[in-house]
Amino acid sequence: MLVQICVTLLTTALLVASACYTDSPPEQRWWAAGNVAASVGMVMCNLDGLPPLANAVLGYAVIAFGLGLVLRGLRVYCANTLSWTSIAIITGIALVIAAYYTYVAPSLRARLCFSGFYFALLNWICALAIAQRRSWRVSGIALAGFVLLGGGLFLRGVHMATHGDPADGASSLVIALSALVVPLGQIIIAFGLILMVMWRYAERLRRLSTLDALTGALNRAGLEMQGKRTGLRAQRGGRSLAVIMIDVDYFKVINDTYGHPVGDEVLRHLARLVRLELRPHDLLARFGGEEFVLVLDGVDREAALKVAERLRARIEYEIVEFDNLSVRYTASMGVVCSDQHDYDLIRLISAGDAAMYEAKRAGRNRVIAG
Ligand SMILES: Nc1nc2c(ncn2[C@@H]2O[C@H](COP(=O)(O)OP(=O)(O)OP(=O)(O)O)[C@@H](O)[C@H]2O)c(=O)[nH]1
Repeated sequence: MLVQICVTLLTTALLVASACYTDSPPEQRWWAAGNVAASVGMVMCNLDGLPPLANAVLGYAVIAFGLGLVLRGLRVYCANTLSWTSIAIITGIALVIAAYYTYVAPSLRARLCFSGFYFALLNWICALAIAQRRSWRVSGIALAGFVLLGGGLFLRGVHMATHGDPADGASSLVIALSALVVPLGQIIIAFGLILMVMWRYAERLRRLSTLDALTGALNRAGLEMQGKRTGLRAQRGGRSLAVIMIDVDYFKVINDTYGHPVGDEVLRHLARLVRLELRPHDLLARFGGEEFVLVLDGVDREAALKVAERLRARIEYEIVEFDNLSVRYTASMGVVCSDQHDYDLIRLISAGDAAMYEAKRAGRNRVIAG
């Protein structure tokens, strides 16, 4: 039991320290708070000299409350929540049953048996909450930890149910196994939860560094990274690769006439429209101020020209509504394909740019093939 208390305090310290970062996500704080509560509860249950109310009743309720908070954190992580009523019910069940076996029908065996099964169940519910997300690579470790910890506690419950006297537990193989599995499960859970948060941070960083904040399209760094991959994939598969450069016409006039927020909305609108035309593996990047790049895998020159013409017509037809203003805009486009050039994305983009500027010179609101 001493080992388990030490491991609980250690994993709690780890989770609390990781949640101290000012911008830590709420789920991380729920996990830390839940572990603090569970640690306090565990110490209360095992501290000699405390009155039975704290030792045998409140201790269990505080552990259950802690597990409720951990479950809430997991639900928040999965873009869900767990109401305070549910947490109160989780806590209340532990409180009532522990009080029953302490005051109404006093039985240490029954109390330990209940706590083993009940806390096992709560840990398996936590595992289930993670499993619903189905991202095993990210949350598989924490899930395994909850299953393991639940298993260890369940074994403890089984032992108490089948062996009358808790005192002869030390000799039991079941108890020895659970003494190993429970702290191991706690350690795995702590590392698993921290790993889940790390993945989130990494994903957030990746998005920040590769996506344009205004339009959600790829930025230059994102285009460089993903464009290279798309080009290589097309080349290896023997498919043609098309690039469409899109530039809003007279964008400066839109900004000067309606203001920058309207200009921003035009850019967002254009990105939304283009995205509607994209297949999952196509790329859209914001190349400069009002210039976008579309990279299409497996699309030849004729098909790319058709896509560009369809887009141009749609842009010309659409109206951007913003702050009681209705704004129309057009775009010029340059289309190039690996059939005429090669698969080098930088060369394709500069050839597409040249074709796009030709479209500008030819009067704008048109598509020209390079
Ligand atoms: N609202 C807004 N404006 C931007 C943004 N980035 C660049 N711009 C503006 O876009 C304008 C681009 O102007 P120009 O390069 O002259 O292009 P244009 O007016 O579209 O002219 P043509 O391309 O020749 O039709 C500049 O006034 C920039 O300040 C942005 O993120 N938001």
